[in-house]
Amino acid sequence: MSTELPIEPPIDTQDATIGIIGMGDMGRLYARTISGAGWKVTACDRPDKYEALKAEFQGSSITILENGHLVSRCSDYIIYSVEAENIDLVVKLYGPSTKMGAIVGGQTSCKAPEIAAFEKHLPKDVEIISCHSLHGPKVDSRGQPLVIISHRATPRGTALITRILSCFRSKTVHLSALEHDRITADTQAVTHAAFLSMGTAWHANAQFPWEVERYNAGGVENVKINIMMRIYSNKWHVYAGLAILNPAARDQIRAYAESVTELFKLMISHKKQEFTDRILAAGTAVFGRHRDSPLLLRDDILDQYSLSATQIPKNERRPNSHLSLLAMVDCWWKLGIVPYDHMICETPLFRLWLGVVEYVYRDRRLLEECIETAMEDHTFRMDDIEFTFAARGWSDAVGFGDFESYRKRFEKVQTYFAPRVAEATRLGNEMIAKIFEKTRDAGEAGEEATV
Ligand SMILES: NC(=O)C1=CN([C@@H]2O[C@H](COP(=O)(O)OP(=O)(O)OC[C@H]3O[C@@H](n4cnc5c(N)ncnc54)[C@H](OP(=O)(O)O)[C@@H]3O)[C@@H](O)[C@H]2O)C=CC1
Ligand SMILES: O=C(O)C(=O)Cc1ccc(O)cc1
Repeated sequence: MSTELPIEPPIDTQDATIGIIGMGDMGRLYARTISGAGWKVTACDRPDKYEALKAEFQGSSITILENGHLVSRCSDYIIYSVEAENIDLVVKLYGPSTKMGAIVGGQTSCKAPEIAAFEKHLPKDVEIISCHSLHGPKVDSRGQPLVIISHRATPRGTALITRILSCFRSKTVHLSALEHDRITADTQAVTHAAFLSMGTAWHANAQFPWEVERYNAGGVENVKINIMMRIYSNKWHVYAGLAILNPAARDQIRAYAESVTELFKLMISHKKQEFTDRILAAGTAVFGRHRDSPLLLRDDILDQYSLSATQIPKNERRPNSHLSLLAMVDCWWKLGIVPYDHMICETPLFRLWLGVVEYVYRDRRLLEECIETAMEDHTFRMDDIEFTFAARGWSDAVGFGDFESYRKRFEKVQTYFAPRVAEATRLGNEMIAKIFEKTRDAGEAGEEATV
């Protein structure tokens, strides 16, 4: 903690004003929820959006101001909710206008650059307490993790921010910026890399997977398709920022691409014993300790959320090699990661992803079916080769740190899937709401959650 902070910050906690800089999807969620809980809220976006925003929020209790200087001057807690790529520029611009003794935080998904910007540009009397809601703007925040990072803070400041953010009714997790970035590299960046690669591979093969008979296979396939669509319906900068700016993410995404490539090489060289030994060793390392705990997902619920026009009965479904999923466990094993330890920073997508991976690995018959298909059945080979190219391509895009080429890769696939996005989003929301309603019920009843 800095010695330059006042012992008692000059904030009347009953009367604090909360300022939001960046009124995009997350900024709006924060402004509406915090103001709905009775706090005074001021907000701005870029100056050229002032008139439109003012008209939109007229009659609400949120005061729209012209720019971040005006928000910073009058607010006791200022939250920067801008693109991660822009954080340094925006804090440099408005940080010096921060009200004396105020507290500043950010909502960006990777904390190293955000904290560096705060340390560099904020006056020394200002506290730094950041946050990160681990869900998208359209997900019910109740019960989802909300990380609070008291980086340069008094206990009183932390207590105030914890109180303000309690209106989200999320699960509060206190972490350092470093801990946050290491954990979310796994729960977010690598999870996204897997689904970005699926979308890229399906696009490369000119497929809408829900129209392809071999993907019309219920539970696990539904989750893969729905999450892929959900990611490609979002803004590219969210995924680019949290992957490119987080050094731990870059390393983990590279490890994932290596696992995909190595497993694929074993498949095409028919090294069945080596492949099987590797899959089983990885499975034991990752799931060994959790062998007897209840499964996170049950596919009878997931079967309902399909984009396909027809449903194939379970006993007629075609097995899949699930290379994306085998490589995930291989990568966790190689990196010494036990994903259950990262549930404190779970996102809805990570929980679903871990749920389907676990579902396959804890069913010996299903796992053997994957191994058998990977080795003997060539039906999925063209998908698996494209998936391998895609995983390496995404790893390169992140490793090179080039936002522009990331955007182009992302938008090419996004455009391809755009015609079905609205329907996929509706289905994905229903699926997530159903699953988390059950999770929340179980949590409130003090049980282990299973859906
Ligand atoms: N979307 C999600 O699921 C989640 C996102 N986050 C993080 O939250 C942050 C915001 O994300 P999200 O709301 O989705 O993104 P948006 O693109 O919807 O919002 C960012 C907003 O900040 C504005 N902005 C940029 N520069 C300035 C400036 N100088 N002054 C005022 N406003 C500015 C942007 O304007 P313009 O578009 O013109 O640049 C935009 O309206 C990101 O860092 C993201 O990583 C965290 C959790 C979940
Ligand atoms: O659940 C996910 O991984 C999402 O895609 C939504 C999301 C995106 C960025 C965040 O910082 C937090 C949540």
